[in-house]
Amino acid sequence: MDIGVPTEIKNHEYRVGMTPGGVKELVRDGHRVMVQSGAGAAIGLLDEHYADAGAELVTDAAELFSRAEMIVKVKEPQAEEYRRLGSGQVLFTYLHLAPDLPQTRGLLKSGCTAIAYETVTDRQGGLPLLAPMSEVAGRMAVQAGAHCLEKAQGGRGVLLGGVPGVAPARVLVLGGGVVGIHAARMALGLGADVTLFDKSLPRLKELDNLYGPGLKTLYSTTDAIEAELPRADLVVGAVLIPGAAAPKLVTRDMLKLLPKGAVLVDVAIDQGGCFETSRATTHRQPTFEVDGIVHYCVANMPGGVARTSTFALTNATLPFIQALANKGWRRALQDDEHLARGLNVHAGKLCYQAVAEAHDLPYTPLEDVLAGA
Ligand SMILES: NC(=O)C1=CN([C@@H]2O[C@H](COP(=O)(O)OP(=O)(O)OC[C@H]3O[C@@H](n4cnc5c(N)ncnc54)[C@H](O)[C@@H]3O)[C@@H](O)[C@H]2O)C=CC1
Ligand SMILES: CC(=O)C(=O)O
Ligand SMILES: [Mg+2]
Repeated sequence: MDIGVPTEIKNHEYRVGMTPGGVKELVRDGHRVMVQSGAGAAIGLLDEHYADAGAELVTDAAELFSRAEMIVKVKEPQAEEYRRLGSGQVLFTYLHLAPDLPQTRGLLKSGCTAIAYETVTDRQGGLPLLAPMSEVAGRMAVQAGAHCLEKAQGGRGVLLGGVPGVAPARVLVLGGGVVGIHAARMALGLGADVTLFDKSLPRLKELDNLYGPGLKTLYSTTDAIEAELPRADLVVGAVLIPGAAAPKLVTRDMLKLLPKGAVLVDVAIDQGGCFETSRATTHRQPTFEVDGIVHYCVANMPGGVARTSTFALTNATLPFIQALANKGWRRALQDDEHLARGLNVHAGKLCYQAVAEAHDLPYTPLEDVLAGA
């Protein structure tokens, strides 16, 4: 198969969809891998590393898109990218379609087969291609939040861990999945006072067993969140209903419960955000303020630590890329129900129910698509 790895074009996005090591594996399997020149230059993955691994370097994105049977990326395609996709082509990347009608329409119109990293599942009920980036984003959320709490950033001037004789900051983590627990671990490590909310009692029990009394856990209801907001310095939004738009757990009205200069880090922003006042921001301008509350809503947080993230992501994606390349997308999905859950769009049809519901568009069951000739 001819596989294309373009340079990411989203603002301050320096990750690459494949490392030279990944290229080598695919070339060894008999595939041709085209990498756009300079795709990894910003993180020390140079053209010569890709060439040594057996890649063909292609200068022009338009040429790479037109020649590749499968495009492997990191971020959701931007408008100029989905306009380049065509019928019969496979796209394997993060999509986050539920909050993004223009991209959804663009992919439907293209006729391509779009498989989303974030909806591929595993046997344990996890999301193995979201997890590595969620680990990164969860850890970064606390770094970012600590920075935003500084006065010069608009924060209330609180040090997360406090000092002897001064109480630490209070951190609320909404959602105790991968992002949530990595955020909680970082915040606990820095000495903050951490309370984590989840709707899943088994998950709260598991975290309580793992972390003991150091981590306070609360069942997530509006009442419970409202009761904690008045004493919160930093709130990390880390909820997910897979494939669906994030539930709004903190409304604009609830902002007045927070102390002025408190910080909201909405990691769930790529699914629309779990604070009503969130809107996606970029690494160039990561924050904005609403009613005296600092909001950090960067939709591609792992792009900020692109080198770590590229290796973490491609460690997880490579076996799936190999399956798609070696078997073709339909066989690969027929053979692996977990990879099949990644299918969001095929030949103008939406095959992921939560996305169809989010946009009130017709839904075609996955089984119907996979059964096709
Ligand atoms: N902004 C960024 O750069 C990045 C964003 N993300 C996003 O972070 C979000 C979280 O991802 P993961 O932790 O991997 O998901 P996950 O599935 O591991 O965890 C989500 C947790 O939210 C809980 N939850 C659902 N509804 C809830 C509610 N109403 N109240 C409290 N908890 C609730 C679930 O029970 C689950 O434990 C996703 O939207 C993901 O796309 C992930 C990586 C990077
Ligand atoms: C998960 C995601 O959207 C990211 O890593 O950018
Ligand atoms: Mg997860």
